[in-house]
Amino acid sequence: MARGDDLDPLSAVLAPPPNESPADREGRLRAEAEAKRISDAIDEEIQAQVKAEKKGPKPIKVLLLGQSESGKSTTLKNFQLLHSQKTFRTERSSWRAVIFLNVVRSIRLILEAIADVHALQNPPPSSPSGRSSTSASSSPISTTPPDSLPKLTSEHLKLRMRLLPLLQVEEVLIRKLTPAGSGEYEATSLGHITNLPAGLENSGNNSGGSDSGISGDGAGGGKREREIAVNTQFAWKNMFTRLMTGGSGRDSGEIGSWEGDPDDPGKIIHACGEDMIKLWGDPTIQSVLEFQKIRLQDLPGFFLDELDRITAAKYVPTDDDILRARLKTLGVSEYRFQVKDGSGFGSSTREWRIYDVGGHRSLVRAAWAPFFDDMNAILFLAPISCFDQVLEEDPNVNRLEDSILLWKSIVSNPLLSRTSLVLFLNKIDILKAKLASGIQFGHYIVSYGTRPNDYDNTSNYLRRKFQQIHKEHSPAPRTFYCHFTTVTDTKATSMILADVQDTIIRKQLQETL
Ligand SMILES: Nc1nc2c(ncn2[C@@H]2O[C@H](COP(=O)(O)OP(=O)(O)OP(=O)(O)O)[C@@H](O)[C@H]2O)c(=O)[nH]1
Ligand SMILES: [Mg+2]
Repeated sequence: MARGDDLDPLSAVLAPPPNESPADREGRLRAEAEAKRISDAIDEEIQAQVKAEKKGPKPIKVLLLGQSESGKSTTLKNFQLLHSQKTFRTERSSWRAVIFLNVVRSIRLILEAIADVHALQNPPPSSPSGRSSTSASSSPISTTPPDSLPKLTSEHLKLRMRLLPLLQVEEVLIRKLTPAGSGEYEATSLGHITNLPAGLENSGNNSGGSDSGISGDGAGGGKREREIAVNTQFAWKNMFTRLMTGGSGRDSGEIGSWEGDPDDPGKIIHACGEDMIKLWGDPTIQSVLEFQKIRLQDLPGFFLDELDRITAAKYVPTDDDILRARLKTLGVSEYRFQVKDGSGFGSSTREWRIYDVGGHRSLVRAAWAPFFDDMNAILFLAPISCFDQVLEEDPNVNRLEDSILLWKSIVSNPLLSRTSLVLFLNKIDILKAKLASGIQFGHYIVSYGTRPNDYDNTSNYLRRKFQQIHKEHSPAPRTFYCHFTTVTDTKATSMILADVQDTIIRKQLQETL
């Protein structure tokens, strides 16, 4: 066998020359070492490439845009439900706290309305006109004849007293969400809580004359209301989990961990359950709200029709509850999902990064722009049910008009000329309900004229409006992707999101070919 080595042509070539001098040998070894260094570097590069390929292709980036309350965070929750169910479910107990906050807020508004009406029923002696000194002179209360005042009894006032502890629950929850001095949150905002039909409101504002052809009815004039907003950088979910686990910090996310916790706000909610149900079901209280032009059922985070279930001792939010819970976003957050490449693109997974931003006007333009550069797609939400509402942040601006102008600014932005734009005309469930209740679309959307006040006509009218802007203002021709959505409906939304994912992947593939 030893002879075979001698016969190996490779060994013969690589063998040092028989009469090699020490200097030649040194030179040869140096050259061999250099060749090895180069070879190792090449190997390393190849290894790095293999590793990168294993990691998969570049992530798909999607930015959620739209005005405040358009449904961006709710759309994100749908993504979580589809692709990150475990996280979604472990956060259930944190959403329980937000739902309590939403319930208590609605109850507080009722208690305040009772106090206002009670003050009108019992005017101070110095106010013979029957107007309360506590009610603002511009309030609709002062302009309504006193004999139309609902008649509150001592039972109503007792009920109100019994429910006052709920205000402490609200304070505790708010403190947890927005710890004083952290500077990472904005606890309050002012906003209107009523939608008065045009003509009834006392402001009479009308921005009108915009190129969107939509009038800015000054609907509103009701109470101004603070809304909790949470900075996405602040770990509010951990705060609630800590609250739930009695300060142990154990991030179990299990509802069971609330049990036996003296700080559990669910205890007071449960104890006040019957009284809350009584309050909301009372016809006089309903007329108090009507008198004050307060429609709680139109506010995001409305749960009073389900108090039975929500005030139960062991209440666990359903997926639907979580989707309907309202917590305003401040700042920008990134969420990562591993998404299967379906629809004939193989069975590999791809990382998707979804960016949720706060849509409040003061935050919008400045915070969104840095993200424009690198996005595969923008999912733009326009809540088309808001045709009769004004902006919380500027009561002179009709919400639908604001959405249209925002759409126009995104469509025409040259930085986004190669970005896919997907439009969700959202909250169609509320649009249908409003039209069915007789609210006249054409009354607010002047350019709609006297066309039929039904869902098909109004929704298609708006679709065409958005499409026209897309066509006229895009820097270069691009496809118009549009869906009518109710993003609180998880089943319908999951199908739409699958379609959107498919569209984005196809577009991305086309570009890389
Ligand atoms: N009925 C109904 N409610 C919806 C729909 N979409 C969103 N909502 C509710 O509207 C409220 C506002 O939705 P969000 O997703 O918080 O809105 P946002 O765009 O993230 O708002 P900001 O964080 O303020 O920018 C929530 O209570 C949602 O449950 C819808 O299609 N139908
Ligand atoms: Mg949000």
